[in-house]
Amino acid sequence: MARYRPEPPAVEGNVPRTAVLLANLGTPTAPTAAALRPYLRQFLSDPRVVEIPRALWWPILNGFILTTRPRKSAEKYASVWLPEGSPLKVHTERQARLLTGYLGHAGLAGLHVDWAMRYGEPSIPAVLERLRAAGCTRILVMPLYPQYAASTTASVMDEVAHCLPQWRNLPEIRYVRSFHDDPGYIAALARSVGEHWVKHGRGDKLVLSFHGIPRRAAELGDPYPQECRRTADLLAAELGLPADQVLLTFQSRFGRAEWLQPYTQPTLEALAAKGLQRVDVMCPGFVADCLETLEEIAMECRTAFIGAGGRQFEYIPCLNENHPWIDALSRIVRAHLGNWLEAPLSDTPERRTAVAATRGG
Ligand SMILES: C=CC1=C(C)c2cc3[nH]c(cc4nc(cc5[nH]c(cc1n2)c(C)c5CCC(=O)O)C(CCC(=O)O)=C4C)c(C)c3C=C
Ligand SMILES: [Fe+2]
Ligand SMILES: [Fe+2]
Repeated sequence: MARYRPEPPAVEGNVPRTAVLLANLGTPTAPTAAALRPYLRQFLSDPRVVEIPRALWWPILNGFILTTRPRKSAEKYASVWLPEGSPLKVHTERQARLLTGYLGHAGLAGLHVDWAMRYGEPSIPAVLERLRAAGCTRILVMPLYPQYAASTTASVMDEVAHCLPQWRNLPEIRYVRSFHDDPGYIAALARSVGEHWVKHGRGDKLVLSFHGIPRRAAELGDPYPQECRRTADLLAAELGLPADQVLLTFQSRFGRAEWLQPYTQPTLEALAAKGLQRVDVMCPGFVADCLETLEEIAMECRTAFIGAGGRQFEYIPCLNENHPWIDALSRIVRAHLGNWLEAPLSDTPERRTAVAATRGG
């Protein structure tokens, strides 16, 4: 048996073909325990996500977590499910479609833009195979996580690397490692907060809640908390907010170990208990609304804040399909494509389309 998959026929003139692959975390196919089980199994078997030795972890995962969590998580997913499916999938798919259009307007109509999920479907191996079959020889991979974390960004990179041993004619690959301080991303966040304030008035404090990671991962050198801090500081500066009006917190703790602090929900409860009437909460670490924002923050944390004596809880949605964000995404992509778009590539299909477009063709 051949070790490598057969290559597609060479593209005319051997010109490179360029693709952009957006990658997000992944989500179950249905809000049911049956759909949650394989999704959680794949997710929680990733050694980037759970760094406990396998011999200790397998019995906990198979004996306890996969027998109890799927049902509980399915109920939560059911509370946020959209007619078209899981919010994370719906927004990621729309973002990819919009990005195709924005890149087209920038003269890059021939670029392949696709999206994949690290866990579940459409999988990274399946989408990379599609790009390979389409003759793509240059691939820009953009994990849709603004802040780098080993458990998310590096895991996408691992999965891409894992696919390559099956290719004979290897593609050039570039990554967007993180965009936590990208001016377009920060401006899009600020715009979203500003528009929310215009419509709903302004809270006494703005809580910026990021997904947590285990404290130990940060101690071992994961730059994630520093990148979250930088995003929060840049956003506060862009909004002209004094430091005492903005709080950075971490949500979605998993397991018994200590995670990054302060935790979101106890912070909100403490603010309410101290007499804070109204709070605005935003999750800048997620570019698409998902279970962790719509259920944990907009539902659970709201209930906790009101239950502790708060009056008004305003959840500011993720960037989703907002124009300033898709514009920033398109700029980040173009900046990373860099010299792949330059003159020596003048004969690429995408270039030919662009040239035809500028000639009114
Ligand atoms: C935004 C960055 C994220 C980091 C960092 C992250 C780390 C991380 N997550 C878990 C465990 C779970 N996360 C779950 C859902 C989930 N996590 C992220 C993002 C980050 N996770 C997203 C976007 C989602 C939502 C997916 C969706 O379908 O909407 C879940 C599954 C849901 C549940 O059962 O609670 C788990 C489990 C760990 C352990 C971890 C870092 C070590
Ligand atoms: Fe997570
Ligand atoms: Fe959660």
